[in-house]
Amino acid sequence: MTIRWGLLGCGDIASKRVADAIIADERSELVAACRRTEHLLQDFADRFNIPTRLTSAEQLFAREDLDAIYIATPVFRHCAQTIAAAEAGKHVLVEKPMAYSTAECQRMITACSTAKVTLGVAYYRRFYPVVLRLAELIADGSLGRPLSILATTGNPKRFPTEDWRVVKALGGGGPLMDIGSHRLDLFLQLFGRPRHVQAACAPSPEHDTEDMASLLIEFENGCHGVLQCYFGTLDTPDRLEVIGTDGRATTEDLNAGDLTIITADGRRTESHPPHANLHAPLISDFSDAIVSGRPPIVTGELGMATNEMMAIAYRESSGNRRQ
Ligand SMILES: NC(=O)C1=CN([C@@H]2O[C@H](COP(=O)(O)OP(=O)(O)OC[C@H]3O[C@@H](n4cnc5c(N)ncnc54)[C@H](OP(=O)(O)O)[C@@H]3O)[C@@H](O)[C@H]2O)C=CC1
Ligand SMILES: O=C1CO[C@H](CO)[C@@H](O)[C@@H]1O
Repeated sequence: MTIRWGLLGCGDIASKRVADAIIADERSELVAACRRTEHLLQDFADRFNIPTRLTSAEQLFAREDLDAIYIATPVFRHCAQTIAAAEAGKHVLVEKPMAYSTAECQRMITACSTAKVTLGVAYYRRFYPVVLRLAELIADGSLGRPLSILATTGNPKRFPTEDWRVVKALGGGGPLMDIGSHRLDLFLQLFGRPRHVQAACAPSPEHDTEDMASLLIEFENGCHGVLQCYFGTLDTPDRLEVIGTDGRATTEDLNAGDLTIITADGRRTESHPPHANLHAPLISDFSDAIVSGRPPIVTGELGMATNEMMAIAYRESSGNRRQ
């Protein structure tokens, strides 16, 4: 069976990675592209040789020659578009963060379950070999009893005021929603469900979102997670570290995949680079999930769990200030 995809949103991530990943996937075919701006749609579709070109999402959902829709639009569009695609009988792989709010996530899950279609969320870092190696080190006891997971990340870009990523009504928040969400998804993957979330989010002087967020999470397994994320910093490491009673494992650059492991046996460095197209394993997993009738690795429920942590963080940080 071949999964016939329609791509909704043909902006930055669609052109950098998603279209190529769908085209390269052995079970997939990229049949249709959709965005509202006609000349940019034609440029995109020419570049990737996509036969069907539409400027209306409704027309895309109505196509009978499509099995799945990849939603790569700004966050505030994810919920309504996922629900409409599901109601039209299409499987949905939606970009991260899953939606604007946890209530929206729940509506998306319900719509997909009612329509009996598969819902996945594009947290592609779950598939990184370095993250899977961290999971293995935790599971096989190499680090002793796991205690904490620490992540620091940032996007150096200073986004212009009109960019949807720094407009709360469009992106839902700043660096926490945009890049912190990826790391929170890894926290869920490695340490499981959270029990308690505390946070401080620093309001940006230029935008109506935060430009720095710090979260302290206690997990149900008793471990701690610490996340710091930033927009507009010159040199923020993309660091992920797991500390246990008998060792620690650290990657100083998550996208590069070098992992330093320190245990009683000494210190060693391993190399676990990601796939050349970071979205490729995600597309492959989702296509396989549809074909074999199993859930994808990153389900709607997991996407919602990340949104829940972010919602608590925003609530906490506005409620815990001294006046
Ligand atoms: N950029 C990246 O590196 C990554 C982005 N993502 C995620 O992918 C999603 C899309 O991000 P990105 O590709 O960067 O976004 P862009 O702003 O580059 O592209 C957005 C796309 O959505 C369409 N669109 C539809 N409605 C709107 C609207 N109301 N406002 C603006 N655009 C609209 C745009 O086309 P048109 O206006 O013509 O309809 C455009 O094709 C987000 O969820 C993001 O978090 C994920 C991983 C990486
Ligand atoms: O992984 C990513 C890289 O940076 C982008 C812009 O901040 C994010 O949206 C994206 O999720």
